[in-house]
Amino acid sequence: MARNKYDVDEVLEDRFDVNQLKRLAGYIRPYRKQMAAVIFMMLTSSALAMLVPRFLMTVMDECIPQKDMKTIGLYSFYTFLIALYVSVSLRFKIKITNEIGQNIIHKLRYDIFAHLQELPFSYYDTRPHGKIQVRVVNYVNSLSDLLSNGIINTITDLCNLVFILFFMLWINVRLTLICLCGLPVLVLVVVLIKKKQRVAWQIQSNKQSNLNAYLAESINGIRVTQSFTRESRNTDIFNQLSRGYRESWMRAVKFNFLMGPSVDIISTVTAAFIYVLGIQWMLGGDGGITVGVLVAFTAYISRFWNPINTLANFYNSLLTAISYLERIFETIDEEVQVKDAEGAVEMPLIEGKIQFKDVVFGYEDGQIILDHINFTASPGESFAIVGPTGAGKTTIVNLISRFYNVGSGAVYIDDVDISKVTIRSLRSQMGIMMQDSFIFSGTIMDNIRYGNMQASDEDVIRAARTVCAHDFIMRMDGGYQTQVNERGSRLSAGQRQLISFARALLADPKILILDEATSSIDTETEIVLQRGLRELLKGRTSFIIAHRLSTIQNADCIMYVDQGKILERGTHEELLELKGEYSNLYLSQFEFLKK
Ligand SMILES: Nc1ncnc2c1ncn2[C@@H]1O[C@H](COP(=O)(O)OP(=O)(O)OP(=O)(O)O)[C@@H](O)[C@H]1O
Repeated sequence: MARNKYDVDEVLEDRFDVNQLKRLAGYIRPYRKQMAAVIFMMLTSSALAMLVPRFLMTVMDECIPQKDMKTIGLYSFYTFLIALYVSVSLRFKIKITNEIGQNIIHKLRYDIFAHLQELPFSYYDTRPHGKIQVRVVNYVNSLSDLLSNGIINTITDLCNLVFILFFMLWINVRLTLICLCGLPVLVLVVVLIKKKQRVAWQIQSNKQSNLNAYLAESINGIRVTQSFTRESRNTDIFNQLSRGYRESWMRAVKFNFLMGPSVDIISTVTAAFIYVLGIQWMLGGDGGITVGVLVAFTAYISRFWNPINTLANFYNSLLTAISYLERIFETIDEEVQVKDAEGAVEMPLIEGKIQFKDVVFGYEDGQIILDHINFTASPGESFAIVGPTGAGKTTIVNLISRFYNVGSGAVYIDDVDISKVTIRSLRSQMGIMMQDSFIFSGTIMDNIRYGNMQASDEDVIRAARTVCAHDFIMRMDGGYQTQVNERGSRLSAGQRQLISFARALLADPKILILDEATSSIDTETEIVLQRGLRELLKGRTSFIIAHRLSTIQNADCIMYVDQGKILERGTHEELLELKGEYSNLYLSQFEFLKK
């Protein structure tokens, strides 16, 4: 998949279709009873409210001429009861719609997040993380109102329309037909702007996504920005993106704004026609039209156009929401490329034999990063992988944990093809320490326990002692309970590495992967750590990637990798004797240290 960036609009892979709306209905279905209750209350309240103009008509045409105060009083009391019922229903509706809306977006957000947890590294490799966040937070939020209020209002308004039409026809058929003449004009407006409006909202959602992507990138990179005094340049870029967002928003709402005034104009024109023709017909002695009829009818006209206005607004919100829904469902539908194969079995208890058989791999189609890799590590052996930057060392260990699927060939653990076992059973038996020693917000204890949620405090402390982290942790104010921020900004790079190291150990794994585990640790600590490490690696198969060759000299096998190929392999002594790439590298580091 092509890589995306903050200034590149994302292209929708699947167009939105009506089935997506059906799918959305699935989220609404659990609340159908509450919705039905709200709709019932809203309908009864609007049906009752519809009687008020009718009361008015009777009062004007009959009670006032007959000075019938008793009936007037009775109608006033009915009107009060109706107003009371209307306000109670409205209160009920607000409460329930908010609850429903929040429940639905909670479920949607949960589904996206749960799916994001499953998506492979390759998904995150190809897009800015800010563009993922915007889907989970902003887009889902924007749907809340549509999913609760919007749907209930639409159903009640559609029913209201039927009621109103019934009352209007009941009062006067001719005046009703005049009123209906405005509808085709409105339909024409909708048809004319629909496509442009939809595209405009899609563009707006892209611009919002771009802005978010840049914001997330800027926050993550703030230290580099300030080191290179790029603040004003970054502000310019942000300003440009923000302006793009503002313009796209203004363009999109311009179409929305066309709807409200169109409805107003059409309703005013039809009302004017009704007054002019109604009064003419009344003065001309048309028996069916009285002052009371005209007063009641004009009250119904405004009520007739109100729901149409709300429906037009719902239509606007729907088009806006569709542009968000497309993205939300696209994320939920994103294929989990690294997943359990059909009929995948649990990985038996690992002994530790690892075999690469003719493995070819590239991160992108047509790219070759690992070129026919073959090797076997016996249980308990320590394997070091060395080589220049970008040679493919991390890629090899990524394939052992099946973070990516191999292009061709296969990776076997204990003679089991790892693509045939469940990912969970595979990874839970490995201890992986990546180059990026990520620290989560929480206590140091929590961060180490991330490697094994069942571990006791004592286990955590033991792991920390093993990697020489205990002393520095105890020197901190809160010891193991010290709160650290996301990314571990209170910790030095070496301290972060030690915590990640302890985390990787905690699972007591049969396979241990250490990718540049000690690159930021001072030499003194490293020497102590190395001594402990020898003990620690006993009985485990380990893969150690290191640029500092002093750290891997004792490995059972050292593989020198370059351009995706294993160029040399053997013990430290064997490789030195070979006088090849490894020996050159070792000697150059040795010379460098001597200088
Ligand atoms: N996520 C990715 N998407 C695309 N290409 C990648 C990705 N990760 C690494 N590469 C490419 O794969 C090649 C091997 O990368 P790898 O991280 O395995 O190198 P390495 O030997 O571990 O390097 P280093 O010593 O710098 O950590 C590099 O050329 C790199 O550009």
